[in-house]
Amino acid sequence: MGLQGPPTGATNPFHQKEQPPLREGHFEPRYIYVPTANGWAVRWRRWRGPCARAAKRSPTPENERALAGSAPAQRRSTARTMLNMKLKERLALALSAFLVLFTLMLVVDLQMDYGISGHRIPLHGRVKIGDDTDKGRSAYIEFRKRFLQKSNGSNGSREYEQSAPSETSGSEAEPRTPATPTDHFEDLQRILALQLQGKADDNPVVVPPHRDLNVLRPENPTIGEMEDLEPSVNASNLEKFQLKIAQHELYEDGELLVGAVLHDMATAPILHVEQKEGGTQLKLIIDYPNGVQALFKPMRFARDVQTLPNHFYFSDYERHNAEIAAFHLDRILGFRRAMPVVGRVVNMTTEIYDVTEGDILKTFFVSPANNFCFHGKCSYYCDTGHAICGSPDMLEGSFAAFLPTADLAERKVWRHPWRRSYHKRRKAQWELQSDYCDTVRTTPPYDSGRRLLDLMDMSIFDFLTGNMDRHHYETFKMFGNDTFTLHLDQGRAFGKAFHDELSILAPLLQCCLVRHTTLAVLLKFHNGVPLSKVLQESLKYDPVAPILWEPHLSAIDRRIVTVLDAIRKCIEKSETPLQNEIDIEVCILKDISSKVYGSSCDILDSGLITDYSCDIK
Ligand SMILES: Nc1ncnc2c1ncn2[C@@H]1O[C@H](COP(=O)(O)OP(=O)(O)OP(=O)(O)O)[C@@H](O)[C@H]1O
Ligand SMILES: [Mn+2]
Repeated sequence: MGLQGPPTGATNPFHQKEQPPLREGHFEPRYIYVPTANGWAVRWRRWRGPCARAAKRSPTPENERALAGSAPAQRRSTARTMLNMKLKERLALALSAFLVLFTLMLVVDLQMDYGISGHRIPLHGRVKIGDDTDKGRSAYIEFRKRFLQKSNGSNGSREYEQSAPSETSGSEAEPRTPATPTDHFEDLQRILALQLQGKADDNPVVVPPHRDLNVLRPENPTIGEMEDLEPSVNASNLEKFQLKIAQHELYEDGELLVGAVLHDMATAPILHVEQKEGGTQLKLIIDYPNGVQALFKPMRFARDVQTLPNHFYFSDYERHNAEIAAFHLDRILGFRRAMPVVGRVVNMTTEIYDVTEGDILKTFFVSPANNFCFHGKCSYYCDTGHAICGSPDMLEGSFAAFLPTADLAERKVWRHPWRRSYHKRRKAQWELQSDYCDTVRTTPPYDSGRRLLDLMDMSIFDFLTGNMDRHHYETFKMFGNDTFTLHLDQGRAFGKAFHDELSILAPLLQCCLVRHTTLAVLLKFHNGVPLSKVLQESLKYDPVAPILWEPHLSAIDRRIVTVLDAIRKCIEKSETPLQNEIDIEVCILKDISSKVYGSSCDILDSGLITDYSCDIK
């Protein structure tokens, strides 16, 4: 079959692909268009040039004659000898050909094992970085080893690329762990162990507990203590919770009020609903009895619908399940900087329409599919084309416990130093300035206290969830600058399960700084029960479970490795100061990307961290 084009006018996704001219006798993979029942399909075929084809043909009188003119006489006699050979001789010849091929295959296989350098690489266990002069080389071998293992091993997530958007995952499915041997990051563990013994205090990357205000907490007053307020006898669980919010965390580890607040929001009767002003997408303020309030974000689509490829992070829809999952993750990681969030299914008629008033009422309608819908008023997606619809009038959403009102605890809103430009062409300063962190480090409140470390935590947290929407962050004013940063607004997290957005790690990569405690938590999950498992277990108890599509869960385990790699690279770079002109974060990014993602990660070589993205191939 020859190389054919599709019939004129046929719709073919590949029709624009230009095919280079063929060179005679050259073996090249080519597309060929194959007519099928449904039209034209594309298949990969190896194209054989005319010489190859001719060589394969068995001799016929015609081509014998043709050969006579061009091929040497010796070739003709060889062919005749072959034909005249006895069966035994032919068998012997075939056996020796097989042996030669087998040996060749063995050699190729060994080369894969040894890597291109010829050094033997153990397939299990971590490769030790050699002496300083060999550092780059050994590191390269290690990346290559990882790459080979990645491509040989199975990437658990891959098959989901094909899954239909409407298909929901069974979250009961076990999150897959990579089939490759695990790097336990013993080097990082060693640093942690030394720091616990009071050594390695001066590590420029890992901040030991005794220099971390989040651990030291010389003072940790609560809002109640600051305001001299005690919860009244009939105070709601939320009020009690709010009064217990402290300078260094929203709630204590194991705080029982968290469960109580979640339960109230999931079950208490909804008395009143109104649209929350501000923000880009529709949110409702829910009033329950006893002054309890929650921030409602509606479900827009199934768990496995991912960010549209042409959507920028700032025009992506919010996901109610991302808010739920992020709260659990924040708690599991020990940050405790996100307000409790729970899922609930509401009756749109009795629990929203009947208990609301004002302009929002005018946006309710019945869709052609007979579902009850509304769109509210906001700056994105608040129109008939992007309405929120029930099924037919039952609607799922996330309910976030309300923060204390400004009367009780005013909040300060800060522009995030690593905020994105929120413009489709413009770049932010941190994307253009390679020593951006030096500027941040010397600017209050990032020059002292816990703030910069909190941003490092936030960067890790956001990278794990894939949240690119961190434009501002908030703190409680009464605690001054030495207080935790709230993890508010995770609505745009968990949008891309097969894409790891390294730029979210820019704060960590540019500053090369991390809390000892945060590193310890990451290592604990990486080397112990995987974070995805613990998260899945925790999410099971939500009323609208399953909360996360399985590929998002496996993405978290995969991304932990990337963060640990980043920290390792930071430490390596700090031990070997680079020549002045090299951009540290670009080096780190390149190393990490080649290590974790193989060659599928594109990073521009411009010397600035502008364009980089990693897709799981
Ligand atoms: N749990 C909460 N309780 C009270 N107020 C909240 C809560 N969560 C968020 N807010 C406030 O509501 C504002 C908007 O919330 P959020 O950022 O989640 O919405 P958004 O539509 O995603 O906003 P944006 O489009 O600006 O990202 C926040 O800046 C915050 O001040
Ligand atoms: Mn948002």
